[in-house]
Amino acid sequence: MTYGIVWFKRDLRLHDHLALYTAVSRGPVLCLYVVEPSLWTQADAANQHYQFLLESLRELYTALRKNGGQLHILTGEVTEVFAHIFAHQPFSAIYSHEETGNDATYQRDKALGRWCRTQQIEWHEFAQFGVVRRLQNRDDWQARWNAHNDLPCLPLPKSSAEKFIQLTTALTLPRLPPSLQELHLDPYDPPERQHGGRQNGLILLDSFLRERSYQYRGGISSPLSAPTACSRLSPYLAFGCLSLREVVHATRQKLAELPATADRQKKGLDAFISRLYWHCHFIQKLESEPEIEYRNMHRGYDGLREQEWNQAHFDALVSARTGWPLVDACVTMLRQTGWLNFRMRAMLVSVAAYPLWLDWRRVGHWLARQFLDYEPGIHWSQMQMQSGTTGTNVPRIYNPIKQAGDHDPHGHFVRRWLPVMRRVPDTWLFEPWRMPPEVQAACSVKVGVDITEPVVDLELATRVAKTRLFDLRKQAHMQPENLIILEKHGSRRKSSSTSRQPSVPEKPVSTQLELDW
Ligand SMILES: Cc1cc2nc3c(=O)[nH]c(=O)nc-3n(C[C@H](O)[C@H](O)[C@H](O)COP(=O)(O)OP(=O)(O)OC[C@H]3O[C@@H](n4cnc5c(N)ncnc54)[C@H](O)[C@@H]3O)c2cc1C
Repeated sequence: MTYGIVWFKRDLRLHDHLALYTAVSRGPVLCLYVVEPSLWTQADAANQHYQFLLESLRELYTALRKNGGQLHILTGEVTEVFAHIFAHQPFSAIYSHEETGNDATYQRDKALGRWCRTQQIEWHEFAQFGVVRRLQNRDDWQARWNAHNDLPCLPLPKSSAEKFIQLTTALTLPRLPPSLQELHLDPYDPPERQHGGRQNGLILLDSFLRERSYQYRGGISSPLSAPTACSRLSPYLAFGCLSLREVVHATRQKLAELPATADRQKKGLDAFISRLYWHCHFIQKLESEPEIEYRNMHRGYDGLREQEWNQAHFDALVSARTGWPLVDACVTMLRQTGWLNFRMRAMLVSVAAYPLWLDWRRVGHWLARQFLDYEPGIHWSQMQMQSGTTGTNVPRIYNPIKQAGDHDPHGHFVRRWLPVMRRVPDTWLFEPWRMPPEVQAACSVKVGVDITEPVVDLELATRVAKTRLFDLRKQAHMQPENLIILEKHGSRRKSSSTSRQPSVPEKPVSTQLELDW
């Protein structure tokens, strides 16, 4: 008997799963997830990702059981696992979703492709986002994004139960997920992180569409309101517990149901759909140019920061001891929850890249481990954009003292995450290191002991960084590559986020994308 293997990757659901749907409609199917030890030793991997994965796999396992199937979880390097199965229980095809992952998954996919060709096994890959493989140019990209998301969501075919088959018992590979120790993972797991599984994702989607989207417009920039105003769907999209398309559909349906008077919520949902569009827009950059994970998008910036790594600055940042309360509070919250809103992420990277003058690669690996929703395509594109190495976007430099005044004027956020700040009087909230000795004595907070002094002089260090970046930026030899990058990666977005009309190709957009208010 010949059969196909559905290889689950970052698509941990049964609903709207084109690979599963196609495989089941063609014949017998074996469902497989492979825990790949080499991926868990990468610099971007963290235990919180592994725990979220296991939680999602458990739910997927149960869901498949209810539908008459079984999820087989094996451990090993993918090509070896497939070869091992093939030797004991030959199959004719693999079905999976396309993955725009890190370099390790890219190389692994290439190796598997070679193996499939030598064994004459067909490997069918399907798009799960509005990301286009082998994209020739960006001009009709928006129309393709719309086309992907306009398709109906696919249920599991009715006759699936008879199609699922089991793995032969002759196979000797371990069938339980490995322990943290076996994967050599640091055991730290943020105590307040979100938990995996489709049900948790659906609950969040429902509460967002029903109530929380009302706060989306105006609520997503402040770290105080953002945890409830934002959808919080990012890890469920990153691990594929929800399909992007089902989120787009549910949002469009909600928009259609809302009365004209619900203007604020409608605007919020429109803005939310824009973010779902940006989700794929950013992933497309890594899909089209995988090297941006490890080298500057604009090669003219090579050598700008690489040779000047300052370990003391990096240590201050990761240990929440930069001295700027909003920065340290964000790092503390991130460590506790695995999540931060867009503006605070952008601010952290900006502080790292400008006043602390740190190269984006090591900062990016650290943040990839901190973000539960780590999605390589969004992450590395954003890391480069916020560090000023794309060449095309006008660099945006966030001042953490101004950001604190704008988004946490009463200090509720910094006092929540930095308990020592509860004793600091309001007057000194933004620059506590300037407290005169008598104020320090009165509130029992000693600068240099209880509160760190800023790791650098913010104004001076930012000015120096700006000069270095802009001096390079304006040099004539930098311009030709800017145009090439713009042509390759620039958005041609024109119409409203909810429009289903194919877009008219436009000139690429060169300014920093406004993703926040
Ligand atoms: C340096 C940096 C690194 C980032 N790394 C990641 C990452 O690894 N994974 C990730 O999902 N997002 C990343 N983002 C984008 C953004 O911060 C998060 O998507 C967002 O905070 C997730 O919360 P949410 O789901 O509640 O967002 P919502 O505001 O509810 O947005 C809904 C969805 O839209 C997408 N989205 C939102 N904002 C953006 C954006 N600016 N660019 C692209 N897609 C977006 C996400 O899939 C998100 O889940 C990064 C941003 C920066 C500045």
